Amino acid sequence: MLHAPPPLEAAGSPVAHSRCLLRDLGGHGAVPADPSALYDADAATTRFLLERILRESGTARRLLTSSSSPRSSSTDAVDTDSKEPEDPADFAPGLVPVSGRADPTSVASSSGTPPATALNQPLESTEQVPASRLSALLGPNGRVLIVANRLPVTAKRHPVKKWEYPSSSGGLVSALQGIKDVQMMWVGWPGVSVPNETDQTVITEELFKRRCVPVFLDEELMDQYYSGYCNKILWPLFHYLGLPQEYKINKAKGIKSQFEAYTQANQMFAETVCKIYKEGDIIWCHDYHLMCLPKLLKQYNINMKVGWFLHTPFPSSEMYRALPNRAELLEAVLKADLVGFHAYDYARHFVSACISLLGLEGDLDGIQFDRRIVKVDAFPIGIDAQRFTKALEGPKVKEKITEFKKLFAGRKVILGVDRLDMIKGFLQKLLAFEKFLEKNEELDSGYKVVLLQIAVPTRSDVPEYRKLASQVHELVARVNGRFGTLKATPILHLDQTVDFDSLCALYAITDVALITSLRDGMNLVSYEYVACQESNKGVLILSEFAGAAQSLGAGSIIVNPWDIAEVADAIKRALDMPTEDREKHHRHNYELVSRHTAQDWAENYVCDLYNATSKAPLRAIHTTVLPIGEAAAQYGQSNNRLLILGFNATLTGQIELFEEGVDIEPKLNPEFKQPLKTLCDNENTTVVVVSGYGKSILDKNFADYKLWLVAENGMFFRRPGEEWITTRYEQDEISWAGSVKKVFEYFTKRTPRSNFEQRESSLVWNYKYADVQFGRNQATDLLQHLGAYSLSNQSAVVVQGSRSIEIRPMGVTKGKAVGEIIRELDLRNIMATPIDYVLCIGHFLAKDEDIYTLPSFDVQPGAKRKGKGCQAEDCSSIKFDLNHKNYFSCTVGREHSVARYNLKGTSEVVSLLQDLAAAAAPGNMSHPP
Ligand SMILES: O=P(O)(O)OC[C@H]1O[C@H](O[C@H]2O[C@H](CO)[C@@H](O)[C@H](O)[C@H]2O)[C@H](O)[C@@H](O)[C@@H]1O
Ligand SMILES: O=c1ccn([C@@H]2O[C@H](COP(=O)(O)OP(=O)(O)O)[C@@H](O)[C@H]2O)c(=O)[nH]1
Repeated sequence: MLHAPPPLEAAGSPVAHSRCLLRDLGGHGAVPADPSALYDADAATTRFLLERILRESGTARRLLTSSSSPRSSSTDAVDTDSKEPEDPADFAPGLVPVSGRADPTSVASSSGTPPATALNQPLESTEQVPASRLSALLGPNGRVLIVANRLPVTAKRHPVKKWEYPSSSGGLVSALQGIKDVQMMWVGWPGVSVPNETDQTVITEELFKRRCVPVFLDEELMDQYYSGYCNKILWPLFHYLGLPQEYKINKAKGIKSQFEAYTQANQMFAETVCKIYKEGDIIWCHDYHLMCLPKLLKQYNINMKVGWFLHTPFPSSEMYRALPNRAELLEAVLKADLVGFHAYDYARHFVSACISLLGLEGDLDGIQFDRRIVKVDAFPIGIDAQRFTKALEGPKVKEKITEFKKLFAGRKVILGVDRLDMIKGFLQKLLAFEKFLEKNEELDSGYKVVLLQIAVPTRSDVPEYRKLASQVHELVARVNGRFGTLKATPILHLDQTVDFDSLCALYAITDVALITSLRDGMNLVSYEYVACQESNKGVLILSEFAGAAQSLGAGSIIVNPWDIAEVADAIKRALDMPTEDREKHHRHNYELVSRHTAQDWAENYVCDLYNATSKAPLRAIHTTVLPIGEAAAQYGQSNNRLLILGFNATLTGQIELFEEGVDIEPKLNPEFKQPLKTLCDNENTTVVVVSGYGKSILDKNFADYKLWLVAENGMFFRRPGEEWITTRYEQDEISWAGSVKKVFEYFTKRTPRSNFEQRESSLVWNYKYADVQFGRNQATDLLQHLGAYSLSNQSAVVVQGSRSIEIRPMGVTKGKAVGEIIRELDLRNIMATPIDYVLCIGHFLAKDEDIYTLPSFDVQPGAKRKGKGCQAEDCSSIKFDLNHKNYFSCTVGREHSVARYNLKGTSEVVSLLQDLAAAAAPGNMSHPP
């Protein structure tokens, strides 16, 4: 049996590494008699981390009571590895604190856990890993706790040693092992059920040396949680294969009981994390197995920095909504500080599921949930390409290359490397290859072309996987029987893992890699193949449904795996591709694969997570009711005021009912007329009305007022009594408008009481009068339609309101428009005396909430400061004299906002404006204009 990732117990293992540390420190003599002295000296919580894990899991009593020789501590102790040291001082090597860098002589860290480099760097390497952004951010003691269902090593029964610890398979493990220069600790399932407590103890101890902490789940729980809910429900659903028919499931193991097992398993993961958690740790939860984990961890400690990353696709919300526990899982994930995906499509689907199924507000900037803005983003994974390129230079791989070249001499080799999973499109691949052979019989294909398929065994406890295996075997036999010759068979199919050296050699010598995933979160095999093809320049055939197609598409032959004839033709094209084209394709892919590494991926993710949490207080939404009296009193006392007022749902009258054909144009609520007039006529007050509506609607409503107007969310503005001008210097390309309009028309027709509005620079589909649930469902569909049309156009953005979808030019926001107006005020000398009062109030969408923070309102009293977002030379004289007493940011009718204050609705705004007007009335003014 073979496996791919580097052997963890080889020279570079923590065990060997630590031995070297001891040697470099002067051998065993330099090690304190009490190995615990080597533990973390600073943090009591981790000082006896292993002991604590064992003690609290109730499995290690015997081990812990025998301090002198852990290995002999139990009579039925498991023989884990005959190479292991007998000396108790050597028992601790995995716990020896070493720095997060690759310097094997360094012992600086006090975290009590070995660094990732011990795992990832071969011991012989003396190369210094430069300090990464990550290590700089986390500091010497900062740790990342990786929580994933699968650990990077699997505990496996062994006939002699009883237990061995081979590397685990799969992209998640490969990718995370590519991360360097950060102290990582893994929490996960050890790959096997271990009912015996003594075995659990030994395994815990052994895994701990490899910086892994096991979560022991018994067989029944694994069956229901992993084989059941994870792999029979979530996995197929997330890969667009739908949910299984309930009648096929044994009632006791139905979706309900599987979900209970799922939550129970998540709870056990959470408990284990909490045992090893220490303040400052970053907790990175991985994948669909652990969707409840962010919530459980935050319940334990709200200050934990928790991220969640999904390695699979997140399906369209239409698919996802079939899941009985859909809302519960989304809400649990949203407790994380950062939610990450491999691709924007997946992130977008997630956001629209939150909007349509939970009724939340949000877009790709974040989702408003639980009085916070949860960040959602795409972080496409990469690989550690150097690990492959270096391996190719080593003697072992070179030897294998020679061996394989001999074996396949005279034949073109097409390579497939996949877990034997239905998402990988095995049957489609075999059918396409069969079709290729049919069409190209002149090749005497059985001899000249071979499909070498490594089918890595996976999830064989799930019946669907066993069924797939037999279907695959049947098809392989058919093709081989049909096209085989006495000299050779066209398909070489191995139900095995391959060791890392063999895998590299195969990647290097084969002519074509054939990846036919029906859906795949990313697909790292395609990256690894490219990394190994520097000299061969083999061709990559890649399914358009693999996340990797978005990055490697330009250098690959992209296929729809369901189109068997297309894939067959692609095989022929790949085999016949001229050298020049192969080189061009390869160059593109190689640059991407070597530049965009797993390290980058992890750094980007963890840095964003760190930032999301450190900025959390700023992002958190804590509005309080606007103190109208105070706002009015301050107004009365100030000399140069700026009032920024939203229009819709702030100054408008309430439109209660929508009837088809009835004019629903918004109108200024008559109660505002008087106070607004007074405020606008006050020469020490500048009033700006900001709206998403078009210019003509604003003109109609505000013709009688001396105020500034902003239309179409900042695309245009108008000085009092002057002409409209655009805030954009160049005419924006709105070529997307036509296709968006068609989609909007289509949905307007099919959604009773919805309407759409085409403005000069934007389009809005509004469903606030439609049936709530139906409207949301339609909105989800509409977003998908838009994805197929205009969203790929980089110059447009989708802005989702609670009951609307708007497409506007990129970079247009209300905040930016107000920035422009402030620049104008300055140019017109309206700010000769500093602005000493600002009220910014409106029912603004999250996208436009930049209006509350523009420009630098954090200036101290009396400070003179340039406005943000202005050209320095233009704005040199802009002055504000603002502080928290004279700056009022206020949302209207929204629960969540970054504004400081809130008012419930229009009638409160009427009172406010009346009070302001009265406060500035001649008799009431402390500073006459
Ligand atoms: O742990 P298993 O159940 O044996 O499955 C192995 C892994 O399969 C999935 O991998 C995904 O992650 C890759 C890296 O991000 C990605 O390239 C690939 O497209 C995905 O399928 C699964 O998501 C992991 O949790 C499993 O460990
Ligand atoms: O015998 C093997 C063959 C491959 N791989 C690795 O498994 C990973 C597969 O990741 P991918 O993203 O392609 O798909 P996943 O299996 O995670 O769905 C790659 O890193 C391969 O190097 C493995 O561990 N053992």
